[in-house]
Amino acid sequence: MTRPESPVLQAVDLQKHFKLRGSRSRGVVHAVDDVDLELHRGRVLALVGESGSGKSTIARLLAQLMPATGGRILLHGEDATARGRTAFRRYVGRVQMIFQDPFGSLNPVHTVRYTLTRSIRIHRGRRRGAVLEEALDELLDRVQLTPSARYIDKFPHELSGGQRQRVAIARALAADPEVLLADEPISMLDVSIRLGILNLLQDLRDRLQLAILYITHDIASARYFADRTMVMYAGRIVESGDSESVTQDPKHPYTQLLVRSAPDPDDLEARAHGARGEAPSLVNPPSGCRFNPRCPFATELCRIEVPPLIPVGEGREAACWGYSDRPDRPELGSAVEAFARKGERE
Ligand SMILES: Nc1ncnc2c1ncn2[C@@H]1O[C@H](COP(=O)(O)OP(=O)(O)OP(=O)(O)O)[C@@H](O)[C@H]1O
Repeated sequence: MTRPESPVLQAVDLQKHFKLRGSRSRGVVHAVDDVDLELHRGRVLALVGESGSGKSTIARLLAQLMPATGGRILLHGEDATARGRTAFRRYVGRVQMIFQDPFGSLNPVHTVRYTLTRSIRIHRGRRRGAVLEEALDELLDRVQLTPSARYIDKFPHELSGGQRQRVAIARALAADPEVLLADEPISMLDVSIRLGILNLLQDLRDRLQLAILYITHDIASARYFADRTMVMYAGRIVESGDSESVTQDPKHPYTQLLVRSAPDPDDLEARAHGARGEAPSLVNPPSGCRFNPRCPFATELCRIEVPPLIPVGEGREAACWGYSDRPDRPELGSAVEAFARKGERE
């Protein structure tokens, strides 16, 4: 067996608690708790979950746009916490982020040439003349905006949403990064052009061997695009595994609800909110498994103790007591499996 390559970027026990503003109490929002994840060269990891589950917070922590409350971020196995501007700039050269709204993330008063030149100069040093033109040409070519002359002097408002997102990706590539953190990169785009952007990211994964974190509401797109998928619920990872297995044979009751409530490929919001009931408060999250108030199988143990991630197949884990072999476990696993099979038949 070949040894799996060591991760490029890794989060260990990551935690983010936001202090509640204006409250005199010591209330905090438990946005992210105990998250471990690994990003590998030439691989896409999808992070899936409904709105407010903490996905963007993880991306922002990994981009070091804000400090974590706990845990560590490792780049090639070494602590990557950037202390000071120089270290942060070096880190950003390795780890780049793409945002949901390409219109908001591109400055409307600057042309594509200005935006890309700035990024090239920040990350690669001063370039001018023919060398700069060649670099600009190459970046636009990588994101399939060709011929480059057609796009280089345009302002963001003169481009379509998809073209703007391609420029945002080109700006990230100007740093020659190893990691791309893509926070819902297609959710604001017209349905007809979403696939084109995912195909482009796939091409960059393969050609440049980028490690990509793909954040999405849309579990179906995770199956199409990501090698592995992690499902997040209320600040915790509840399931992970290869994308095909997680989406076709979900183990955690939350993933099962997410998959079953995704009938309409165009309606991402309906999918995101499809699971029955309300997402819990993250100020006072439910004790035990955070999904227990919505879970049809919850037992006393689920209400008391947080389930660990339990192996549920090759390279797969689910944080559900139903799969534990504790002597006091509720006989949940088989019920959960039966529920998944019932879902398939419906
Ligand atoms: N700066 C902040 N201050 C206080 N609470 C915050 C802050 N940023 C995020 N939160 C809270 O943390 C939780 C997780 O938010 P986050 O944006 O990471 O979720 P998400 O899964 O990315 O949702 P969406 O898909 O809607 O972006 C939410 O309850 C949110 O209200």
